Order: sequence, then C-alpha cells, then structure tokens
Amino acid sequence: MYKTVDDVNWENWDPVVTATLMFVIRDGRILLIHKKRGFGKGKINGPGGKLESGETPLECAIRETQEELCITPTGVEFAGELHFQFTDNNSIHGYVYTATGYEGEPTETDEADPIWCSIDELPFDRMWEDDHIWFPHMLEGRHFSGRFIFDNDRMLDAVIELD
Ligand SMILES: COc1nc(N)nc2c1ncn2[C@H]1C[C@H](O)[C@@H](COP(=O)(O)OP(=O)(O)OP(=O)(O)O)O1
Repeated sequence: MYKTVDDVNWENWDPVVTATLMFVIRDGRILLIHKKRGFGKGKINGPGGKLESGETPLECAIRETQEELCITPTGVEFAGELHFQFTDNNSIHGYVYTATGYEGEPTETDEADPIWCSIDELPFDRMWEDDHIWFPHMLEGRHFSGRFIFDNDRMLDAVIELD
C-alpha cells in the first residue's frame, strides 16, 4: 500500500499510462478546461490526454489540444514532469507544456469546455490536488519534476524538485 513518495521504487517505476497537459498562458490569463469525460471528469485542468502509439509527448499535447479545444498551440515549451502513483496500482507519467499563443478559436467539444482564468485567481478547489504545488513554478517559468501518491482523487504525499 502506497502512503508516501518514499514507498515507491522510482528507479524501476513503470507507469501504466503516459499522458500530457498543455497550458496556453497569455496576457495574465491561462486557458483551462472543464473536463467533460474520462479520467478527472468534472475537474478543471489543462487540455491533454494519453499518448498514442508512435507519438512523442509534445505531439500528443498538441493533438489533444486540437481535439479538445479546436486550437493549435504556438510558442510551445516543455514545463515539467509529473509522476503519479495511485494506491490502486494505476500510475501516470505526465508531461506538461506551456504555450504563448494559439491558432483557431477555443471551442467547446464533447471532451472539454474552455475556461479562461486569471493567473492570480486559479480555481484550485475544482482542480486536482497536486496542481497548487506545481502551478506556481510553471507560471514562474521554472522547470519542475513532481512525484505524488494519490488514493483516488485524494493526494497523500508529494515531493517537487526544481531545475
Ligand atoms: C492525479 O493528478 C492529476 N493532476 C493533473 N493536473 N492532471 C492529471 C492528473 N491525473 C491525470 N491527469 C491528466 C493527464 C491527462 O491530461 C488527463 C487524463 O487523460 P485522459 O484519460 O482523459 O486521456 P484521453 O486520451 O483524453 O482519454 P480518452 O480515452 O477519453 O480519449 O488527466
């Protein structure tokens, strides 16, 4: 049973899922989604999803943003990595990207509803619990690597490292 980050053998960690997140940040605002289906349904997050066969994390992050919001992010940069170990043995390796712009118009889809938020008033109470730990570093432009233990959607432990 995982309770703390130290309970995981990270050297041999073999995540079940590799996934991505993309955050467009411009003019003091960030483009988030209300997730309408799938893992984390009902929460506010960035667009993103699972890696498909043969795809790089960057390609996945761009594709998922196109699929979920009908926009193509521009000025994309790698922001950090997230390592989630769940008590039910699910595990997710997440790659996070930021973008400074986009082509197209953010549009509601079957998967997501776009929400622009001020970076000073983020809706952490409606987001995954880990987000309040690494969002400030992402917004400062610092590269981060986080390790987290979750029991369903309750965070049990977290460790964050910065470059
Ligand atoms: C546990 O904490 C998490 N925090 C944050 N911020 N984001 C998380 C967490 N756990 C998962 N995520 C993200 C990673 C992905 O972007 C999504 C999950 O992707 P999903 O399963 O919806 O992937 P799709 O390929 O879109 O799924 P479909 O099979 O429905 O197409 O959540």
